[in-house]
Amino acid sequence: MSFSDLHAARKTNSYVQSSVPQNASNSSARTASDVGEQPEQKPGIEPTKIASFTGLYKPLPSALEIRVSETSGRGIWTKVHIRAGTAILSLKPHVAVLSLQHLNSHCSSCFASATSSVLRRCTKCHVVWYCDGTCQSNDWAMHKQECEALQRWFQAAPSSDVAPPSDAVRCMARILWKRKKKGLEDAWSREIDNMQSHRTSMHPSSFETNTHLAQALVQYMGMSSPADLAQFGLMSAADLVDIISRFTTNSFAITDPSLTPLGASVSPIVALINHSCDPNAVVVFPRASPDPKSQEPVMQVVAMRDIQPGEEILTSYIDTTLPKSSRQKTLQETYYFTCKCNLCSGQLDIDPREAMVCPKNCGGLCPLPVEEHALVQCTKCKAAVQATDTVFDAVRIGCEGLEKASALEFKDPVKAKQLTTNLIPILNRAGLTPSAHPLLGLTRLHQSIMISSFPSPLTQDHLDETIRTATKAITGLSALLREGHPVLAIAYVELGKLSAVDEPSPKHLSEASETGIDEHSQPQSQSLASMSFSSTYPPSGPARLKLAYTTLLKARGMLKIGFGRDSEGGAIGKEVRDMLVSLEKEMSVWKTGVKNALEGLPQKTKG
Ligand SMILES: C[S@@+](CC[C@H](N)C(=O)[O-])C[C@H]1O[C@@H](n2cnc3c(N)ncnc32)[C@H](O)[C@@H]1O
Repeated sequence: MSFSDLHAARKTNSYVQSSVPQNASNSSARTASDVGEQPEQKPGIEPTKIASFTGLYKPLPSALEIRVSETSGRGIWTKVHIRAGTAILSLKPHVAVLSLQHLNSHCSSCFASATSSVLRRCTKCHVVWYCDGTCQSNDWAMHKQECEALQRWFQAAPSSDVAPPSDAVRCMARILWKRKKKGLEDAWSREIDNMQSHRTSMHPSSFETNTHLAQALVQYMGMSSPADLAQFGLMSAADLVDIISRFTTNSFAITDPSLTPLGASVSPIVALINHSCDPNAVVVFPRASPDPKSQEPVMQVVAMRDIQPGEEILTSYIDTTLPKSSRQKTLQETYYFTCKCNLCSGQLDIDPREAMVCPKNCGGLCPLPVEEHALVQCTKCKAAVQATDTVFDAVRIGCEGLEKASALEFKDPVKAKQLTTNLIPILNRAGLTPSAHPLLGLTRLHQSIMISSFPSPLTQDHLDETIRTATKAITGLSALLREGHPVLAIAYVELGKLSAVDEPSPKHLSEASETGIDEHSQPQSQSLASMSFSSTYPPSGPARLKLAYTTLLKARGMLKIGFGRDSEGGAIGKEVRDMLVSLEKEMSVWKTGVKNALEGLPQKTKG
């Protein structure tokens, strides 16, 4: 069904009936009466109709239902109360592929990283790698045609250094091969065909990309005539564009447990979930299966807060730390809608993504001045921002620099670090809050560059600066993301791990009495934000261990929400649990050492 058909059908309330393929062989295919039931509507909330798709979406638990609304089409609603940290959905995507840079570092079947096992390469195509024979045979049904296509791709290549096709092309090809094998009437294929396509409303700006994708797909799959397309159920070029549009609108980045993107995946059930910039759920891959080889990669939709019966499950398709204008641009360009969530409809007094501190330092905040709204004042003491041009320039230079530095992060990390090092103080001086764009983006990038450029041997200055940067990133993220958001949880894990790194030249050796472990020396109520601006931060010795411990403890609580309570935060939750145990031991050794020293007893050494 094309988008205009879909739109028209929504208007006539016949969407559910007509979204079941007309030629569906299933004689029990429901009719329009399936949509008849009206859920109870709360005032001010858009009306929805309950929809049923016979034979489709079988893994959808009965506590959830698909409803259709005028503005956002189908979506998933809950009939029951869902607690924060509950895995609402847990399933294997229909298809998943690794992106080019991860093909030789991760298993193409279970997506485990090479660090957990030594990978073996497919001896025919030389492109995909597997943990072992079990993973290879688990993937064989999918890889069989792919292997031939990859070999053909390299044979036809003008030179030997041609890369395999992109993850998008390999993912779509896997969809088409499996769809052909299953048959067009099979539920698997119908779920793919029911995913929303925006073919008829595509922006001219995306024509070129889509044409390239179509050409690469046709070439890779060895299709050279309309008859070749027809064997995959593609009766026209429009059908080909539909596949591409469905992929772009409905695919998910597959990530490792610490949220590093690994590739692309498609799950038609998860793709039923609509977007909000203030979501109540999140899509993660926690890697918590008891039998990873046969079960992973498992995609989970986890509730980030308690969700009430009758609420829609909403995830975010984009980076919600960005300001409204960039969010709206991406949503419009890639997903063809204008978001009207709480954040986008301007219900906030002040958006921490676009905020600066009061010029009089009264503790209040001012909105960042923008061209159309250059006169801004503190929302608390009403002091006006005078140096608007300076702020303007700092933000502009910062945005350009962030774009440049992101592009250089792996190509030229030294240059990228120079940019982040120079730009962060400019934005700080201009008064931006740690959560404001582009300061937060630059801080997070700086942290990532600092970690990947750890010198050997590591220096105290480098480690301390990385810890300060990680702390500022958490301060910024905490103003934007709810407790338990996986991004915030991972930021805490990173800070905890950094604080637990052995100090190259610990300050405490000369200041032992000030830094001994004292339960009251670092009040729990003292925020990381206030500590990070103190000249003695990060602490050294036992106090640093304590920082690592409390940070990882906090991370653990958050991981149990963002990556699921039942799996105790997935693979990273387990890693953090183990780290906490070894830190507890280390801290008790320190405590004994300090106590013995104070009592004049012989000291036991650390470790
Ligand atoms: C992944 S699909 C979500 C399921 C989709 N509603 C359907 O009927 O198949 C993404 C598409 O849903 C629509 N959508 C998602 N969230 C929306 C929102 N908050 N407001 C309006 N439309 C939305 C947009 O058309 C978007 O391209």
